[in-house]
Amino acid sequence: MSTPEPIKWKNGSLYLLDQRKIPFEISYVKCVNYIDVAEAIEDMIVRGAPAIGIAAGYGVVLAAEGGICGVQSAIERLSKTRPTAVNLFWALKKMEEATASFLKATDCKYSSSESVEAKLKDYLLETANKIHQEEIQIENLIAFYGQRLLPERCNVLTHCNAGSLATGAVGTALGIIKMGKAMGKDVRVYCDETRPLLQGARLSAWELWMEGLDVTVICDNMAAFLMKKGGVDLVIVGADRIASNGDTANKIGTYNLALLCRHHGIPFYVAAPRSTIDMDLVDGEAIPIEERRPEEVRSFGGAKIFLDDISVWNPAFDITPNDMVSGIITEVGILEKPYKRSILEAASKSLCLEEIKKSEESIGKWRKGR
Ligand SMILES: CSC[C@@H](O)[C@@H](O)C(=O)COP(=O)(O)O
Repeated sequence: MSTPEPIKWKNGSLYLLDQRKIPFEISYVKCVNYIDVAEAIEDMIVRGAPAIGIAAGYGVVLAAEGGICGVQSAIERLSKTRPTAVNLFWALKKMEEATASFLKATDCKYSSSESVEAKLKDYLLETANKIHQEEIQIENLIAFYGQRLLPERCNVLTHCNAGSLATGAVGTALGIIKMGKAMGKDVRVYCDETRPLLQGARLSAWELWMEGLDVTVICDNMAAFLMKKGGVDLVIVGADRIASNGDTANKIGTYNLALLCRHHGIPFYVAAPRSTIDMDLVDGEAIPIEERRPEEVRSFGGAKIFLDDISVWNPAFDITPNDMVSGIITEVGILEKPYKRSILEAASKSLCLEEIKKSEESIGKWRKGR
């Protein structure tokens, strides 16, 4: 069985897999305008750094019917949905640049004729499709390079969901694990349940189970004991934003795992595309951390667990300092310390055609084996 696609563009509308309902219901929400897309991002119908960026790109396409003003309003609204994942802003910048180059090429800045709007929509759709398609290639490469760090026989712990559901492709952290299995490695995966929204238990465990991996769910507070008992060889997580020095924002609880890894001498890896790296930030201190509604902590799987009168703190992400990260797996290879230098070098590298071919062959194997 394979994981359903989280993002589909069909007949001029965007369909988003409703990730709030997984694993008990597989249904899609139809978005016909950018406001629908913005609300879907805020409500976590679509989530995960790359997927948010891809969905936002299509959101801008939906706004093209309103001409340049429509596009501008969409970019403004979509950029206010979730603050931490930089892929959102990266994708919106691509859409803004595409709009500018369309205007330059057609020289029709102030025109609002229907035919211009239709052409703009086609042009923006091409850009959004390209963002989506490139993500597939990039993640195949991340999965491929990640094999160097994945032993033939290992127990991996992961947090939140950095899989197909979060990216629209094979996944970053989970892509490495899936490709490892396809290559015949004996991989066992532990998924932290990932409170408060349980992306690990609901999404990662389901995704890996659907794809035939040996997966076990643990509560977030069990990781230390599991490590103590020798049950974890390495940790691999995704990222929502990486500062130019390698400090990494990811789902709340990731920093706990990094601390536990340091104590137990376990490698802690981050897997992410370069679009997750924010070259404008010197360090993680400047990464904006989203704070979400208290109700998410007050309930568990929809059932209330404590009184409304008791206050709640609900940061959605935390920051792991760069010195705790054993390596950053990207589409241009594994970045090592000092990250300031390796990140800067990675920024100007091109994708290696030979490796693209090899990674696609391995992913093909994985697909056949499912
Ligand atoms: C490849 S996805 C990487 C991250 O986006 C993922 O680990 C994560 O933290 C997602 O958080 P979410 O709040 O579910 O959007």
